[in-house]
Amino acid sequence: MHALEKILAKASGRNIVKVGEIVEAEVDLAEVNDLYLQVIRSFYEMGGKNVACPERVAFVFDHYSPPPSIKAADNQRQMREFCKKMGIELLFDIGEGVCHQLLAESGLVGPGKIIIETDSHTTTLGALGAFATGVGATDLAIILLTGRLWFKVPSIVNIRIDGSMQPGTTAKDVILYILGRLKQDAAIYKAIEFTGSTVSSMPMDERFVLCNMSVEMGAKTAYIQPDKVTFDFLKDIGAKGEDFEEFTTDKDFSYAEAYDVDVSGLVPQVALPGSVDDVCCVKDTEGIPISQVLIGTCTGGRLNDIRVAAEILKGKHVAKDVRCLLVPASKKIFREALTKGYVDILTEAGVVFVTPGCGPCLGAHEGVLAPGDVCVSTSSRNFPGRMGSTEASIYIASPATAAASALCGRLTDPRNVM
Ligand SMILES: CC(C)[C@H](C(=O)O)[C@@H](O)C(=O)O
Ligand code: SF4
Repeated sequence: MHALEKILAKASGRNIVKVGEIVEAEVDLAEVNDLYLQVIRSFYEMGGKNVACPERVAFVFDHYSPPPSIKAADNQRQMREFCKKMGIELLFDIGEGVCHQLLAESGLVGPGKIIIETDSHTTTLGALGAFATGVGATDLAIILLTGRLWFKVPSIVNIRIDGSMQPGTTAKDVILYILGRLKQDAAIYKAIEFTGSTVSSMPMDERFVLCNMSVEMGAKTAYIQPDKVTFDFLKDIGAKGEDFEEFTTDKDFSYAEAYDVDVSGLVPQVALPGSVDDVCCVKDTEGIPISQVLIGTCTGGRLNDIRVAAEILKGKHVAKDVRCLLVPASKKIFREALTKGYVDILTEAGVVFVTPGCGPCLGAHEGVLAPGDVCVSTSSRNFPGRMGSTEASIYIASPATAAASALCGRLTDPRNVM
């Protein structure tokens, strides 16, 4: 069996599970974001009186944070009331950050846990050795009622990544390259495990990026086997190690599919407007003028990303007629960036900081795009209308490419400014 199958087996009280089977398993942590008031409605529609395990439930206000409309504000008001009534103490109110980053920082997510959120990018948390996936309102309401959920055991794809990365090339370039090769329908309802020497040498901030964008290939979940990097991360955030159980994959386990990726020759990549799997080298798009840059989101708003941007923009200034927004993935990250001086460097360079959270990532507020805007974004999606006008173009790239492009006012390979 694979480690992920062992996690499902243990949580469903079985010795073995098979691909395609439906099992019912205990959920260790369920999260609801501020777009999902429907979870509460469904809970009551299904006869809910009390939440089964309130200590295993979190609410996060991140998509509309602070609320840009009366409706969004009222949704959050109703969610606060529900949490109070049900004894749910894990309420991350406005300004705390994006759900996936907050749960990663909470110390509640780690090896062997089953983590469910009302968000497709929950796959991010597979980087910590958990079985983590996103669901809709009805399934999340079932967890509130019972503490459990049904799962169809996914087949498992192995993407093995080897080779040392060239300067200016990051995990975002790796996952974009993979997406460009395998395409958006490569892993529908499958689990992706990332292995290989490149992954083992990646810091946790980079591993989150690989797992985060697995869902752009349709993945049900993503996974990286826990190792020293994982346990050092958990120790640094004060997680109690005894809460976790590391499962390992049997030596004779055979993957449904396996791909080998050699990144030693990889150069910075970019997804062209309209589809996140229409990928090419940044150097082939150089010179395209831009009007906005977004550095942030649950894909590219961590301390490592802000550090890279600060290194590129230090002592320089964002190009004329370009707006560069920085949305930290959490308040903790923002405060660390403050302490390290990155905020000072970047504000001096003309970067506009936005409340930790989702910001303009899904076109809600805090920097939505006008018709004709051309934006380089470190986020994960660029379909028409994603960040505002359907007549705006969004290039998906790494924080290094985004900062280099903000500096030059056009799509720029970061190696040219490093
Ligand atoms: C929550 C939901 C509206 C959506 C998701 O599930 O991913 C959002 O976070 C996104 O990035 O499009
Ligand atoms: S930052 Fe963007 S991709 Fe991540 S959860 Fe928020 S809206 Fe979704």
